[in-house]
Amino acid sequence: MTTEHAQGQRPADAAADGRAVLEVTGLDVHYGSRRQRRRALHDVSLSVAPGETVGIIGETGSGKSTFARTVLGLVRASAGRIVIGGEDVGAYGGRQWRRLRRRGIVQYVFQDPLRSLDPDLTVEESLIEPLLIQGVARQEATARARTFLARVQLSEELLDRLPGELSGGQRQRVAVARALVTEPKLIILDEPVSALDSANRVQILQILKDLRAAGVALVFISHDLGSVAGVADRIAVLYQGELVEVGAAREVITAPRHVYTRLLVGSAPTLRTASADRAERDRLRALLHA
Ligand SMILES: Nc1ncnc2c1ncn2[C@@H]1O[C@H](COP(=O)(O)OP(=O)(O)OP(=O)(O)O)[C@@H](O)[C@H]1O
Repeated sequence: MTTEHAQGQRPADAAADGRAVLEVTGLDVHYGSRRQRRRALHDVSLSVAPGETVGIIGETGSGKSTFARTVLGLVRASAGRIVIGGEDVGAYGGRQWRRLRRRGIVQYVFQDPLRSLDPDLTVEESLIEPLLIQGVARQEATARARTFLARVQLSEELLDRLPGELSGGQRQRVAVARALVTEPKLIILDEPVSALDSANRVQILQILKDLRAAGVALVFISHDLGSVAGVADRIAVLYQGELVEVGAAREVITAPRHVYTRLLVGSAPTLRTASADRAERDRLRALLHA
């Protein structure tokens, strides 16, 4: 692999002065044991400031979901440090993770909303559940559920429906509303628009932009640079489990430094940059695999 220097692998300024919502340092993750042991992430360092949207892009198998699942405590890291809202969660066990989740500081949205939503709970039940767990009174929780449903532009008529009775786009918006009700500091979104048609994709991306404006920090994971480009303040590029480039979104798109990023930019049809022609992409691929 060509090792052009990865920019921004050091925590950003917000992390340095202790304000980061998420600070990941030197993260290594392996799957399997002994001879089957395979590295999925290596020496990944990334920080997210309050209200910042960081896009993580990379092709299939690059480790994007592993990053999300490790930050959410669903996969254990073999090395590194993860600090969420000032708490070092690296050594947290199940009970501590449950307590952290209950406090609603970090929430998540997955590609398939059926994984984020309980199929047996109505939209209303799904939205008020995290609030009831936090001890919010039912009446207050119900009012907040309605407020957040409106924020994702859904009608109150849907409150009594089960996830299976909604369209894919409506379901994903409910998943986003559920992630929002506890007013978290950080939301991890793993391919939130990949399963949606273009109209729904545009709507969800607009909702994410509005969230950013409201001060929620977002980690927006996608294989599609075009989706991330319009929303992210910074973009981090994962290649074979390593962050090869991190920088301001505009810079990563207009002046990509790593050869893999150049290939991604050159292959993204929706970006308003001159896309590389086939010969150029072949040249970049050859360079990448040299
Ligand atoms: N539970 C698991 N057990 C063993 N290996 C796994 C497991 N989950 C992921 N991997 C491997 O780890 C690597 C990273 O996978 P990961 O799902 O994080 O990539 P990704 O970038 O999210 O890919 P995609 O875009 O296809 O979801 C891949 O080689 C994958 O095969």
